Amino acid sequence: MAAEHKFLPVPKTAAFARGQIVGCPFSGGQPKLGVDQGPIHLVNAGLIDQLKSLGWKVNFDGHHQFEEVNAQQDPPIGVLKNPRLVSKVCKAVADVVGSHVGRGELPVTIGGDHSLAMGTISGTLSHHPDACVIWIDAHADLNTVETTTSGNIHGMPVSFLLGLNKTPIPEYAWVEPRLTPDRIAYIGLRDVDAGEKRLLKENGIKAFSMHEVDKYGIGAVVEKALDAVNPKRDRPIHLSFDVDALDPSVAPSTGTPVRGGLTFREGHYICEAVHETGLLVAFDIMEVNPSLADADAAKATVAVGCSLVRSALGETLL
Ligand SMILES: NC(=[NH2+])NCCC[C@H](N)C(=O)O
Ligand SMILES: [Mn+2]
Ligand SMILES: [Mn+2]
Repeated sequence: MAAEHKFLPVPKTAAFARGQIVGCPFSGGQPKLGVDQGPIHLVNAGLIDQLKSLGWKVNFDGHHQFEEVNAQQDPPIGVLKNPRLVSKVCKAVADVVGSHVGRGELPVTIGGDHSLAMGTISGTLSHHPDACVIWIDAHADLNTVETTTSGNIHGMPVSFLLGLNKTPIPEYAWVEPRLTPDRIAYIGLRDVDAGEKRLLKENGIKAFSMHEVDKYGIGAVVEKALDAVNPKRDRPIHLSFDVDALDPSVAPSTGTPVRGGLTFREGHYICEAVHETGLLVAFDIMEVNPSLADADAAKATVAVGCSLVRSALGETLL
C-alpha cells in the first residue's frame, strides 16, 4: 500500500540516477492554444541529451496522447472549464508519475499547463505521503471551485491537493487530498487572487512573494521555505516550477506573464538549492508556450526551461 512505501532519496551524485521524461502536451486547464507544444519544443531543444550528459540515465517513451474527451461531451461543471478532460488527463499523469516514483526513478514532467500538477503531485504523494512541495510561480494556483473567477483549472490544482474545495465534484473524487498546508511553500508570487490570499492566510501556508525575494534575497528565501516545509530535511521534495515565475524578460513565452518576476539566476538558484538537498523526487516544468511571443522569445523560453531542469538535476556552474 502507498503509505508503507519507504522514502527513496535521490542520490546526491547524479551519476547513477535514473530519470523519466513525462511529456504532457496538454492545454485543457487554460484557454490559450500552444502550451501543448511546450514539451515538444523542450525535447526538440535537446533536453534529453543534456540530462544524459549530466550523468543521468534518461528514459523517454514519447509524449503522452491525451485525446479521449471531446469538447461537446465536456460542458462546464459550475464555472470549471474542460472539467472531465482535465480530470482524466491528471489521473493518467498521476498513475505514470506514481509508477516512476515507485521505481526510484525521478519523473521530470514537462507541460503543458499547470493543472497537470494535480496529477504529478498526486503521483508523488501516492508513494511518498510525507513529501513536501515547493511551488515556484507568479500565481498560487490555489483557487477552489468556490473562489475561481476564470474557471481555468490551471489556477486550481493546489486546492484539490489540499482538499480545500467545499463542493465535492465526483469527477475529481480520485484526487486524494494527501497534501497538508504545512508541506507546501510558494516562491515568486505576485499575482494572487483575493480568494487565494484569504486561503493562504486561513490555512497558514508559507508563501514567499517577490517582496520577500527582494527583501531577504533568494538564498535566504529558499532556506526559509525549506525550513517551513522540511524542517528536519527528511521529507522527499516535489518541485513544481511554472515558468511564469520568471520575469517576462527571461521567459516571455507563457500564457499568463506577470512583470516583476524572478531573474534568470534566482530561478536557477532555486533548482540548484533543491538539488543540493538530495531530497528531490519529482520535478515539473510547466506553462512553456512557444506560440506566444516571437520565435526568438520562444526559443529563449524553451532554452531557459531546459536549463532549469538541468539545474534541478545537478548541473553546477563550476
Ligand atoms: N498556472 C497558471 N499560470 N495559473 C494562472 C492562474 C490565474 C488566475 N489566478 C486564475 O485562477 O485563473
Ligand atoms: Mn503561473
Ligand atoms: Mn502555475
